[in-house]
Amino acid sequence: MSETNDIARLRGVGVKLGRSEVLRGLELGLAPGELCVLLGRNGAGKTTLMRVLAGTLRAESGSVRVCGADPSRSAAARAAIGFVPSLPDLPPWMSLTTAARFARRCYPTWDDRRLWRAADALAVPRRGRISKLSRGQAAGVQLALALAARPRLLLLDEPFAGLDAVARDGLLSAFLTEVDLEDTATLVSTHDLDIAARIADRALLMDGGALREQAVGDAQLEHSAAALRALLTQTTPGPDGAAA
Ligand SMILES: Nc1ncnc2c1ncn2[C@@H]1O[C@H](COP(=O)(O)OP(=O)(O)OP(=O)(O)O)[C@@H](O)[C@H]1O
Repeated sequence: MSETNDIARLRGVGVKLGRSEVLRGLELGLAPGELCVLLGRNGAGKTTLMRVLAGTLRAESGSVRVCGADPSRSAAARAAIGFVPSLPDLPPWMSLTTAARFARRCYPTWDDRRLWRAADALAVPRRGRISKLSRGQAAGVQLALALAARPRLLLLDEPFAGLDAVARDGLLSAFLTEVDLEDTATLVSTHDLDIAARIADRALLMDGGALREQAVGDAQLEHSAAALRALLTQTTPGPDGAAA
């Protein structure tokens, strides 16, 4: 895939938070139709990278482009992005149905059938207020909304964390049936290497604020997961010294 077709492209991106250089000289391209998993030890910078791509954090150096524009400055670029943060951030009084009413107006590519399919797969209540839902259910609401928006760039920060086995299977099946869109690039951060090996076209490994790539390919899943685990153990913890 040529660089010019990339939905998202980072060039030489650097971010400093407090005194820590959290991202340095980051180079990344995300192409239509690919699903990349983002791996790395605690504190490696995965959430920071997601926020830079989502446009909620501005890089200090380098360039960030999503659909050709800087998402921290361009509303059009942000409308092409579906970002599900690791902690749900919808207003607590909303339900899936009321949130969908707002989201439908923001995304020209909105698809109601995908919304209800994803909600069913994730066993998300349609009417319960976010404040009355469990953390896993609230995460499911945000994910169903992001899938229904059919964004060009889908960013999911630890979507499998805190899910029970049924919700996890629902999410996996939603991934396998709904996420693999030809015109969407998807980036998923996770600490679950078995799931990473199962869903990924490509694995990105964060180490010391930089990225390394690892092909996942068609190798047997347990071999891929073992290879990813071996790679991860060779990486350094985040700049604050957090252990994996
Ligand atoms: N607001 C902040 N001020 C200073 N340092 C910060 C701030 N937010 C994050 N950091 C530091 O930036 C580094 C990267 O954090 P980030 O949340 O991106 O890591 P992560 O890879 O997502 O970690 P985890 O796997 O634990 O979620 C960490 O060392 C963290 O302490």
